[in-house]
Amino acid sequence: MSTRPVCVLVGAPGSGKTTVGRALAVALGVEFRDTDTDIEQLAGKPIPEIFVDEGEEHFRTLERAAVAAGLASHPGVLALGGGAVLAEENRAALIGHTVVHLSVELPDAVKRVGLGSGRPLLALNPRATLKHLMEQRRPLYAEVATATVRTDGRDPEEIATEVAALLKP
Ligand SMILES: Nc1ncnc2c1ncn2[C@@H]1O[C@H](COP(=O)(O)OP(=O)(O)O)[C@@H](O)[C@H]1O
Ligand SMILES: O=C(O)C1=C[C@@H](OP(=O)(O)O)[C@@H](O)[C@H](O)C1
Ligand SMILES: [Mg+2]
Repeated sequence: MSTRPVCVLVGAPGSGKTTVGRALAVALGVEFRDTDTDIEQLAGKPIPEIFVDEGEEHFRTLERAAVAAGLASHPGVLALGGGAVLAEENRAALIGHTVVHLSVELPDAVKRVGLGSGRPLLALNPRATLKHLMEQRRPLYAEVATATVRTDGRDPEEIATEVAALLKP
């Protein structure tokens, strides 16, 4: 059995990687894994606490390790954190994988993340921060993606069904 993920999900915070990823894994009958959860388990604390106690750089170090481990050993659906594409090392590691970019425009992303909800980068001024993050990262998501699925105004089940159809040989 292959140890490569059947699908890796990338996209901005609020694009639905975690939510759609879970539904996609159920639809495909495979396990779901999220690098954010792996990082929290390894650190023994929630992501906002990692940012407060050790800082973003430390979080990114843990994230690079979680991405490498997931890509090497998880045979199901793997959701990455929204900022994982910032690291050149992660973008290089994604080459050759099936990577679906869940795209989202600012209005839907803002509605979905609300006041940050556990995302320390968005704790202050979520709308302006998301706008900046999305502009900075859009080319990086496009660079790593083998397919893009739009999520605006659509429910997670419908999106998962479209992603599952894309994965059929
Ligand atoms: N397509 C969607 N339509 C409406 N709400 C969504 C959709 N996808 C996700 N959500 C909601 O938006 C929030 C963020 O979703 P999440 O899956 O955590 O995104 P990500 O992992 O990409 O940051 C959650 O509250 C989730 O229920
Ligand atoms: O955009 C980012 O830099 C981050 C996104 C989060 O994941 P989601 O994209 O799943 O919200 C999480 O990894 C962390 O808060 C940093
Ligand atoms: Mg997530």
